[in-house]
Amino acid sequence: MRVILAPMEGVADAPMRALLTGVGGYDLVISEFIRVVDQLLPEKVFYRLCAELAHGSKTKSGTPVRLQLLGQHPQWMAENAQRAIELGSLGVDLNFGCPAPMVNRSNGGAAMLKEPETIYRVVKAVREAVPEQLPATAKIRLGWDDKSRCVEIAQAIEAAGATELTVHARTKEEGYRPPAHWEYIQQIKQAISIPVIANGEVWSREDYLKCQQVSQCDDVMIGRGALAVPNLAHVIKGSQDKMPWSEVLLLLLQYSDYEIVSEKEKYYPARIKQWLKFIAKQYCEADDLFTQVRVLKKTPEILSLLRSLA
Ligand SMILES: Cc1cc2nc3c(=O)[nH]c(=O)nc-3n(C[C@H](O)[C@H](O)[C@H](O)COP(=O)(O)O)c2cc1C
Repeated sequence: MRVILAPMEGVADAPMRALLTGVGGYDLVISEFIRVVDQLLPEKVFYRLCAELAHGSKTKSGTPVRLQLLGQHPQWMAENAQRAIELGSLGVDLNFGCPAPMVNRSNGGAAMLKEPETIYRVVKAVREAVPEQLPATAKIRLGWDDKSRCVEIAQAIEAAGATELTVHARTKEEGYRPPAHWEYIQQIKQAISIPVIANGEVWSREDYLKCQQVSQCDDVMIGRGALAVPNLAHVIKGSQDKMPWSEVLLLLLQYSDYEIVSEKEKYYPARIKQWLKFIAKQYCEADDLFTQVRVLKKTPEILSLLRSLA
């Protein structure tokens, strides 16, 4: 089995990816998406959203990172995929599930689920641009507002030559509302022969085992659960119990090492508040801490509070 850290724009950025893969258990990470519209993007955009490119496309602890692109124009997607590879990305992942209205209005992300033919053309163009030995992969939701074409979409992606497919088991309209419909992943898995990775609502080992049974997939991608329980990859693999709160506190402190003062002065205070909201889903102590931290604006104030608790 593989546990893959999900792409999460604005949340799982390079510092968070470094921290979580440092805790361990991950086999692969997908970067936040890079939006491709109608140009070959400058190299600095690639490095900004996937800083690991400068380090062999691996996090500090050595976990491989695959860069994700989002866009609907085959030619521009292919050119940007080629640039990603030239900069050292270990393959390219394609996002066909983003629900952001801005992206959907210009027919990108989840809007493409209405047009399996366009998905086919994008995957094919990118597959041809990425050297054969490197993966060209895709990530989908089950559809825009109904699930009736999910198998057709998956078959189009396979026919276009994708190496593997991750399925977030909900439609765009279902957003992030539980439950995830893992049974549709099984239908997809039966209909195609490339590896399928299950995604959606896995917060514990019990969830994973249920998802595995229903979807028939061993490989899983975890997103919000990975933020809520920092060692969830190990928990899912059965090698560790859920991390105690005292260790979570130490990680919150350690995260300050990644403060990027020059470019993002408020990086740590903003991110720690955001992260605490996810952690609060699994640790009630995080709720109390958030109440105390939310009024603090400066990194040293937050750190001294955390040190007093740790
Ligand atoms: C804040 C946030 C940002 C996300 N950004 C991306 C993204 O950049 N690319 C993508 O393919 N999916 C993105 N997703 C979707 C996740 O990768 C994942 O499919 C979804 O959260 C379901 O998995 P989970 O239930 O384990 O969280 C995002 C999700 C969240 C919550």
